[in-house]
Amino acid sequence: MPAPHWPAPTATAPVTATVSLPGSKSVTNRALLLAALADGPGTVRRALRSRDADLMVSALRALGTTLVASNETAEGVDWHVTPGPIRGGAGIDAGLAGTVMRFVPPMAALADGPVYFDGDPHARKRPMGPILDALRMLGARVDNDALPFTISGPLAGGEVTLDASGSSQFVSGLLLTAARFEKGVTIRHVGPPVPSQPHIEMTVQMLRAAGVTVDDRERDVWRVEPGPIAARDMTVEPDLSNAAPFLAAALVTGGTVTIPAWPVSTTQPGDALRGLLTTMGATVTRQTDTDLVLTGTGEISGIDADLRDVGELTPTIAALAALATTPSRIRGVGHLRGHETDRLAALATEINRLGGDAEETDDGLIIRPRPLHGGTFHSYDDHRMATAGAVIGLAVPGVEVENIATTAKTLPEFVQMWTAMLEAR
Ligand SMILES: O=C(O)C1=C[C@@H](OP(=O)(O)O)[C@@H](O)[C@H](O)C1
Ligand SMILES: C=C(OP(=O)(O)O)C(=O)O
Repeated sequence: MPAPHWPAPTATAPVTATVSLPGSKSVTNRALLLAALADGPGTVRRALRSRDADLMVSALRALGTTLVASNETAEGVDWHVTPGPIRGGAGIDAGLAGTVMRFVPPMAALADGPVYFDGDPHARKRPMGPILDALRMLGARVDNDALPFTISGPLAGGEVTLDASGSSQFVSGLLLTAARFEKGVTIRHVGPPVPSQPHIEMTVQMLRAAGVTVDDRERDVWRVEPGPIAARDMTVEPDLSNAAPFLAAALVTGGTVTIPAWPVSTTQPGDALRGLLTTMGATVTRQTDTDLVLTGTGEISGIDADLRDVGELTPTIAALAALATTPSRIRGVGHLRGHETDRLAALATEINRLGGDAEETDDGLIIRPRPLHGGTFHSYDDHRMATAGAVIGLAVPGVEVENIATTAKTLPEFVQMWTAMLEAR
């Protein structure tokens, strides 16, 4: 039986809360994979514990890596990672995790036998063609163009051209393992712009921190030299994309939300929230070196923004736009149709179901002010749709979010954290 819908709480007063966020999904899953490929045992501290992170842990174990947890708290876990020879014969469940379905196959192509990948029903629809073709060009055998597929080596590496306009993860996935390819890799992107550039910078920075030589001087070309990936002891930053709904709550209710340990410098796209939410009417300050404090007035301005680089912030920005007093236009995010669901269709449908005025464009959304009413907000197994429903529910009585449990993809404690935020004074 499906779980009952979650009655999204309506805020009865401005929120005043400090919200500590667990580790970044993107940093956690890169760090775990790099630790599994490293030249000795390493530690990933304050790693996220969530469905996507657990799927990465299981995938790496299936390929022969030893991962032992310690210090588990609400804010994360320390993983002690001991690499092993990469073992074939495994079956890997990617769930709905882009970071598992795009980052693990290049490592699997180095295994001593074939590796089978599958995932959730919708995962079979997420774009995989460009990275699987690239792996074929580099020497691997792959028997399908999407999940499910079996991949086997040997994979020597070399030069490859691909169209990564559908997902930056095609580039990141190849880059993360490339130092272990005999010839390294040169990747050349040809096509419309690659989205989510900060996520590629995150990959490059983390590789360099592990001693890998990466040349990214030429636009849309990346070269990774073959060589060891150094074992490290590193700490994962808080997930700034998951800060989005909580910061949005300050804007919607005219309250103040503080996020501790906001990095002073970061490649996480969530850092763009500072500018985006300021445009929508917030005041953002840093109280100490690390605390980010966002205050709203309760009145939200519409926004005209190209979110290509920070696409995963779109559901929160769209939810705010649906509550704004002036129209919004979100551009540059056609690739969101290949995310956990077609996010442009899902956002337009769900905002309109509550009486709103949202229109899909080729590469984004137009959202005009119109009073909303209660109703069901469907999540389409998409964690960020579910939290977008929660944001709208703060201002609109009677919003019920279907499958709030899907927030476990990156933030299993979402409901408790949301409730605590609303109860804090
Ligand atoms: O590399 C990563 O960790 C991610 C890259 C982005 O993917 P796309 O480039 O497919 O949008 C982002 O949306 C996703 O949530 C995480
Ligand atoms: C697009 C997202 O996830 P994934 O890593 O599965 O692509 C997301 O978290 O917004």
